[in-house]
Amino acid sequence: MPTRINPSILAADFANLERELGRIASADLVHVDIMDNHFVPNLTFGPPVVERLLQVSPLPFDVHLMIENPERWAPGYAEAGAFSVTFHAEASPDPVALARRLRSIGARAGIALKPGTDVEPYLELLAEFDQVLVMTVEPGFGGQSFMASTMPKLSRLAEAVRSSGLDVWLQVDGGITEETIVIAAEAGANTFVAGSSVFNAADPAEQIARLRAAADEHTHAH
Ligand SMILES: O=C(CO)[C@@H](O)[C@H](O)COP(=O)(O)O
Ligand SMILES: [Co+2]
Repeated sequence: MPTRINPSILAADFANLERELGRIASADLVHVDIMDNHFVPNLTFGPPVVERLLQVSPLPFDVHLMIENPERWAPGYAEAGAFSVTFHAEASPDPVALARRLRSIGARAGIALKPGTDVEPYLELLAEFDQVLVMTVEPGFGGQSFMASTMPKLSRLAEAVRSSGLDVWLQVDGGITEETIVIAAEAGANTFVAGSSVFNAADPAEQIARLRAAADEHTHAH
């Protein structure tokens, strides 16, 4: 079962982002957290910065929209060349329509669930999404602790993906370290976002390799 390690640049040195992107070139995707200070109590960056970083990045972008009104903004990230665009279920009035629009532009469509959001309503919609992001922290900030309470939701999702036969990537995001990645992989995740544990490491490439080894050892084939 292929696994993916997607470092989040939220934890990177914003004064040297091109250099920071080079330090994580051995990862799979760059996770880019977009925050609007409405959906979450934090503000990061928007389309102009993402478009310019895409031009210098060694890896494709996995854009995570923690914003209100994703219908207004998500297509622009896809048009700018993002590999995947994930929006929050809690912010969209019609997630299926938005996912179809993202796919029509050529991006992978992802849906994200906050820790308190029930997964059941989305299980019958799995064919509409290329990836499901289970937040393992409350969205808005890096450096938080992994919420093991979200694992039953992830296991339920993994069971539904297995029985559907669909190739939906199961992503976890928040507090992923060498220890917590094992818990998430055992619960069914195959795509892992890691910000602090990568960019706070002395050698991010070594840390990416350690995370990948742990994920590969504990990830189950769906
Ligand atoms: O979306 C978010 C936070 O809202 C995440 O992508 C964080 O950026 C992950 O950072 P760490 O918890 O790994 O430090
Ligand atoms: Co994120």
